Amino acid sequence: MSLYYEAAAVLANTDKTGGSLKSRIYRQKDLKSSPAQLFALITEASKWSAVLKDVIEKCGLLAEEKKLTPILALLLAHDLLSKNGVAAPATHVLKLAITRHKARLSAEFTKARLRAGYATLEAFKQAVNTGGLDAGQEESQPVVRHPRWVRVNTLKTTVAEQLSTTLAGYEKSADLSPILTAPGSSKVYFLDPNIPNLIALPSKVDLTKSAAYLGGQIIFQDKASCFPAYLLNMTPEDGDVIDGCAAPGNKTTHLAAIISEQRSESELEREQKVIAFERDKVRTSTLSKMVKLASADTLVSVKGGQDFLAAQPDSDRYKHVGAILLDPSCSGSGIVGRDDAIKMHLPDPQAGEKVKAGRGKKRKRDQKASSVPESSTTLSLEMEDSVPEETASDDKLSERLTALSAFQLRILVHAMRFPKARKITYSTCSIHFEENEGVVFQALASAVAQERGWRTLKKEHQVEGLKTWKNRGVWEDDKLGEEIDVIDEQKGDVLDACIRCDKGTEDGTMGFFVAAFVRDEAFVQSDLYSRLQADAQAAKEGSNEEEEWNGFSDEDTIHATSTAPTNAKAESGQREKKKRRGNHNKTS
Ligand SMILES: C[S@@+](CC[C@H](N)C(=O)[O-])C[C@H]1O[C@@H](n2cnc3c(N)ncnc32)[C@H](O)[C@@H]1O
Repeated sequence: MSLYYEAAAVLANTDKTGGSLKSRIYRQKDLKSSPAQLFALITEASKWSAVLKDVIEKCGLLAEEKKLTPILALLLAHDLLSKNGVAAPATHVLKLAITRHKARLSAEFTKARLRAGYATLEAFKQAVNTGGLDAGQEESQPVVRHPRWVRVNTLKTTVAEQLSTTLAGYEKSADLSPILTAPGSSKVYFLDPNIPNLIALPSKVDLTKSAAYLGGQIIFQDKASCFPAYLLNMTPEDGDVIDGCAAPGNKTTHLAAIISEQRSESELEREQKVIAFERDKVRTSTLSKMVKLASADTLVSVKGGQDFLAAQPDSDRYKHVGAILLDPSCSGSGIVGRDDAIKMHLPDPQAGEKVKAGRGKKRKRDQKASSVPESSTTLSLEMEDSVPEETASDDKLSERLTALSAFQLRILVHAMRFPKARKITYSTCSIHFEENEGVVFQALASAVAQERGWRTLKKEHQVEGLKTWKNRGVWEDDKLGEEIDVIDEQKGDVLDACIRCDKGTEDGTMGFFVAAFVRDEAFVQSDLYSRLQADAQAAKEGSNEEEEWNGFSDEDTIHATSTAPTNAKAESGQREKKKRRGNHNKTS
C-alpha cells in the first residue's frame, strides 16, 4: 500500500524539498513504489483533480472517513473512478475507506461528466487529458502561455507531410497570438515566418506520444534555439561545421538538416559534416541518441567526452572546418519553465458537514456549472526542472556570471583560431549582458580576433528571417573591464548585429542571445599561409611531431576594439605558433 502513502507524502512535501516534482521523486532513495508509477499517479490524478474535488466534496467523503486526508482521498478516488480500481489488497484500510463510497462517488462522477457536456467516459477522459476542461476558466481570463515550438526535421519528413498526418485537422492561424491564448489544446497551428520548418502549437498540445515525435520526425525546440544554426547560413562552400557544445543536440541536428537540404543543390564533390563536441559523457549519450533518432548519424561525427577547448585548430582533422556554432554552458536565466506546472485541486474537508446540513433540501442544478470549480486548496507542482544543465542561484549570481563569462570568452576566442573558419555563431539562453554582449565585445577586442580579422555579421547581411528581427543587443554601463575600449560608432553596429529574444513576450520565445562573427576571405587565406609557413619551419627544425593542444591561457591579451586588423598576418600566425610550441614545451 505504500503507493498512495508515498504519493501523498511527496505531495505534502513536509520537508519543503525544492526542485521539480520529478526530481523530488527520483531523488528519494528509500521508496518502495517505482518512481515512474508514483509520478504517473500524481500527474494523472492532478489532471482530474478539479473534477474529483467536486465529486468528493459532494459525497461528504472526508467528513465520514477520518482516515483519509484530502490528498489521499483524491488519489484513491482517481484510481477508483478513472482507472481500474485501487491498487491494494481488498481488506486494506484505505481500500475499504474508499470502496465503501463507490456507489455515491460513481454517481457524482457521472453527474460531473454530464454537467461538463460529455456523453461518454471516453470523451470525458479525452477532454481531461488534453486540458479541454480548462476552457471555462480561460474564457473569462485568457492566459498567455509559452507555445509548444515544433521543428520539422527535414532529414526525415516535410512540413506538408506533418500537416497532413500528425497535425491533420489543425487549423492554420495567420498570427501567433491565438496560439498563445488558445484554451487547452485547441487544434490550431502557426507557421513561423522567421525560421523555416518551424511550427507553433498551443502550449498544452501533447505530441510526446505521437509517432512523429517518437520517430524523430519532429523535434521540440524553442524558436530562439533555432536561431544559431539558421543564422550561420551554411553554404556548401563552407565545408564542415563544428558544434562545439552539442548535447542534447537540438542545434546539431538542425545544422545537419540545413546541410542536407543544400547537398542536393551542391556541385561540390566533398560531403559536408557536422563535428559535434560534447565534454560530458552522460550528455554525450543523449546527444548520440538524438542524432541517431533524427537520422543525422551519417552527417554528424560525435566527439563524445571531448573538450572543444582541447581540439587543435591546426589539426588536419579540422582542415575543412569553415563554420563553428558555439552554444556553451550558461546561467540558463532565459529558460522558460515549460508551462507544465500542474495544479492539484484538493477537496475541502469541511465540505461534508455542509453537505449533511444541506441534505434533503432540493438542490438547484446548474446545467452550465463550470467544470473547474473554485478550489480552496491548490497544490502547484513544477513538472520539470526548468534549467536542464546549470542551476542559477541568485545569491552568488555575480560570481557565477564572472566565471561563466570567462569560460564563454575562452571558448569563443578558441573557435576564432580555426584557420579556415569564416563564420561563427555564439549563443546563450541567458538574459545577462555579461554572458552576451559583454562576451562579444571582449572577443572582438582579443588579439586573436583582431589579427584574424573577425567582426560581427552586420544586421543587413544576416539571413532573411533574422535581419528583420527587431530585438537587438543592449548596452549596460560599467559592466566591461576598463581594458576594453569600445568606441561609440562601433558600439552601435555591434549591438545592432546582436540578436536578443525576451521571454514572456508576444514573440513566444525564451530569453536568448545570439551573435554571428565573420571574416573576409583574405584573412582566411592569410591564416592558411601562416600555417603553411609555420609547418615548413617546424619541419625544418625537425620538431613536427603530433602535439596536444592545450589552448591559450585566460590571460590572452585583449586589445582595444578600435585597433585596425594588422597587415602583418603571416607574422601573427608565426607568433601564435611559437606560443603554442612554448605551451607544449612547458607541459611536456
Ligand atoms: C547549453 S548546452 C548546449 C545545448 C545544445 N547546443 C542544444 O541546442 O541542444 C551546453 C553543452 O556544452 C557542453 N560543454 C560545455 N563546455 C564544453 C567544452 N569545453 N567542450 C565540449 N562541450 C562542452 C555541456 O556539457 C553542455 O552539454
